[in-house]
Amino acid sequence: MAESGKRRANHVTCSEHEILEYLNRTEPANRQLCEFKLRHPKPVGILTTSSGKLVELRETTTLNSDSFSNEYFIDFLTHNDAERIPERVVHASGTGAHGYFEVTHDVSKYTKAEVFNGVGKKTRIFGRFSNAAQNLGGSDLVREQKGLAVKFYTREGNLDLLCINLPVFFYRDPIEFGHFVHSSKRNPRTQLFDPSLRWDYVTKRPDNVHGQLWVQSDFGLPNGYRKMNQFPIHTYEINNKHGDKYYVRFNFISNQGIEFLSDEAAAAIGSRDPDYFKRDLYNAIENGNYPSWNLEMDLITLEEIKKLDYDPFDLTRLWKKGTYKTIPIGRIVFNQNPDNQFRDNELSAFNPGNLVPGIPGPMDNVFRGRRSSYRDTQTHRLGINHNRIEINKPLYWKVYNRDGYAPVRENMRDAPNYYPNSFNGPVPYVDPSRPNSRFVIYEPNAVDLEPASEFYNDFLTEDQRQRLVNTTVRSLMPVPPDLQKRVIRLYTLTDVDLGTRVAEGLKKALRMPPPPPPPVLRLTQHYKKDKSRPHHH
Ligand code: HEM
Repeated sequence: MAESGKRRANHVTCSEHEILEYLNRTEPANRQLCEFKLRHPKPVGILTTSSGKLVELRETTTLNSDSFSNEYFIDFLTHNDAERIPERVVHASGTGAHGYFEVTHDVSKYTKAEVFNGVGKKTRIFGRFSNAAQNLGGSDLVREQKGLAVKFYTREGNLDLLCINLPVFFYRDPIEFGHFVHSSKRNPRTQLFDPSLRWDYVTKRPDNVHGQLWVQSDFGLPNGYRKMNQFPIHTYEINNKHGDKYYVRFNFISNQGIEFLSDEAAAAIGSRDPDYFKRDLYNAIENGNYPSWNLEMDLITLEEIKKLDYDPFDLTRLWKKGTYKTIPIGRIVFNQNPDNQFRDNELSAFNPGNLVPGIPGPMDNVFRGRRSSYRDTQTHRLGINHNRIEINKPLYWKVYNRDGYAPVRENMRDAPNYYPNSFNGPVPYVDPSRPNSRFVIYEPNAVDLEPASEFYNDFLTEDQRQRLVNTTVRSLMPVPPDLQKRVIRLYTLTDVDLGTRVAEGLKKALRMPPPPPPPVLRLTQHYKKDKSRPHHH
């Protein structure tokens, strides 16, 4: 009697009406499991172990049985132990989406890259949106640069454009990367985000000031991944089929408009939904409200670039107005959520060195550092065969690389494994239009604070300037006084108004009484003592 009562309790069902009402009312992210069930009215199959042995019902519990003879138990337990792989050293927290790129304007005059040529041509893409300093699972509602990495699966190989939502970068020397990252992430003792690290680093490496101002401004906290522009920043060399060279900065311009969150709004959203950015993107795509960005390039010719009065390869500065023209190329559209985020998002490997003919790419030192860093970290994170993983697979490849940890795919079967050979292994092609020389860039070591001052004075509105001062003051509050003084001195050198306002704001904020502690609920009864009902004979 009790048995069948329990069984009935487990099989509570809703009326079709109740389910439909729920599906209509709730957002796509909440409907996911119901929708799976609607697509699969019956279980998707008989359960197996990882080696394919069918699992019998009594193997789904170990109680009163020889658990170590239960292959299903051992298989599941040990696989679970090994589920995690290293998270990305930066941009660990993110989400992926599939889509396409469509050419809208003919740019064959400037680049022969086939992916950008032929109006109307579509190329499959995979994009990954991310937060720069958060660990995997970190909150989206945090002031820091946001990334978008786009992989174009072109007929000439994968083209990866890795972007952040700021048009300038923090430094020009790749040796800064690890130090910059350490200073932006958690303090190794307290495990907390610690603004002292960051401000100390900025004052020791003032090339970071311009990027830091962008982060502390409205741009450091967009209202979700759809509402921001994205920039690969570096100056790329491109060339056409005659070998003529041009210099470009690519821009992805959001068709959803640009919106920001104040610190207060972000705190309110973050307290109920730390995954707000991921949820917003997922729901938009499921609702058929496909987010898109126009891809354009700011372009300078070879003749023009030699005459500029500023360094166009410097990542820490914008190109000056009037020195370039902007040329539209096409648009990216994200129209499909991955059905498995680990497989597509976590295993994706973007490398700015993945370029195609017609886009030989940037020559600056940061880019050269990046060419080795991404490959190296992905070998650590995913293994030497990361380009054989499904999401990273180019449309075509023929290599002399062999072996290594799986996946190896067909491992080039029995083809010759050395080059050159006389037995018809893969051979290189000849490109007569490829330019045979490139600029060698001389990169000065001096720090130029002028672009930062221009950003503060000419780019930002008065409201935006005030909010930048406020977020800076907020982040300087917990920092030691000598460091606060160093920041104020550096900011005053950048711009007197900026330095003065931060100093005054900080003085005022430090005089304010600390906020009252939040109300808590106190326990009134003992919970160690056994509170269960007394046993009656
Ligand atoms: C010295 C300079 C830099 C170095 C050494 C560097 C290194 C790295 C590394 C090691 C990763 C993790 C990659 C992975 O685990 O797959 C990464 C991710 C990323 N980087 Fe950089 N980075 C640099 C500069 C930049 C710049 C200038 C940008 C943007 C313009 C950028 C954008 C990104 C993005 C968007 C990701 C996330 C990629 C993804 O979603 O998988 N990085 N970077």
